[in-house]
Amino acid sequence: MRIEISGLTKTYRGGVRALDGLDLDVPTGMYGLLGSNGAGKTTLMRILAGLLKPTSGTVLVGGHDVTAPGGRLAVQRTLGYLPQDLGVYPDLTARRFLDYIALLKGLDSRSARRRRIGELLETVALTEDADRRLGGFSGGMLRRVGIAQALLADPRLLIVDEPTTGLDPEERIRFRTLLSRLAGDRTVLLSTHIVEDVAQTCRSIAVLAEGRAVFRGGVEELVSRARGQVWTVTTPGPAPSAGRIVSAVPDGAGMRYRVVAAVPPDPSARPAEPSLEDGYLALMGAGRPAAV
Ligand SMILES: Nc1ncnc2c1ncn2[C@@H]1O[C@H](COP(=O)(O)OP(=O)(O)OP(=O)(O)O)[C@@H](O)[C@H]1O
Repeated sequence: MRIEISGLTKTYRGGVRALDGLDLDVPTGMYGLLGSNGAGKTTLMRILAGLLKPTSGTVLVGGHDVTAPGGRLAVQRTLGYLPQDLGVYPDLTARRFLDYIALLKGLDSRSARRRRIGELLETVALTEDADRRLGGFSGGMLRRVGIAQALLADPRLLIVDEPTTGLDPEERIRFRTLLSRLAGDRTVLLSTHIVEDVAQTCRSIAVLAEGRAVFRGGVEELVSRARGQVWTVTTPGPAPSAGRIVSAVPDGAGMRYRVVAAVPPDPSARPAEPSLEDGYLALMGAGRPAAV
């Protein structure tokens, strides 16, 4: 399911312009939306989910205009949304919670609900914990319950906002593998500020900054932005002062720094292979990147 966004602007009461003429085309499959805090990602997700009205611009999801009442209903029927802060009832079990949400979504048949919830618990690997209270669930398990509720109506479009924040490494990997699997036959829009999650799951991405797209394209294309600009410097002395330090690891009597800089940050600097994080830093480090 394709998403076509053009000239999208959202100005909140009080004057904050969270989206500033955003143009974006999202194809089927897994698509990453990267951006620092406050870039406008959540605002975009909420507009796509029909929860927030844009100030201007158009948003078509599968050809339906989410800003028109009829279009919004059509999109909401084909969309699953996992917000950053999904509230759950701690006293309900996972199964009861999903049953409650399914009822709210209009799945009236008890047997159909039971079957669907059983399938989803299997999908998110929570069958064994289905009858435990949510209050005792870990962050990763709650996120998986969140995905299960978003999938209840078998949506063609799944929107997930910062889903791995606060998860331990094992849960993060498990969660993003689940998302990749779900993207096999639907569009999954993954919004995050964790570059590694995008690097491991998406082929296409957009980078938002101050409400505008400053990059749209393939992951490899963003990686290549940093080619020739990534260096390692091993020194017992002070840290290199030029460029942006990506990491600092103790090495022998000194430190080994990884630096993104347009020119060698030190005479001893050695070139290194760029990663997506380097590409992101090279993009964001180039002053105020221009909208694309
Ligand atoms: N309800 C609101 N009223 C006023 N300003 C808001 C509101 N919601 C968000 N903003 C502002 O809009 C801008 C974009 O916020 P948004 O939450 O969309 O960014 P984000 O990229 O999702 O950031 P984060 O990663 O921190 O969630 C920020 O400056 C934020 O403070």
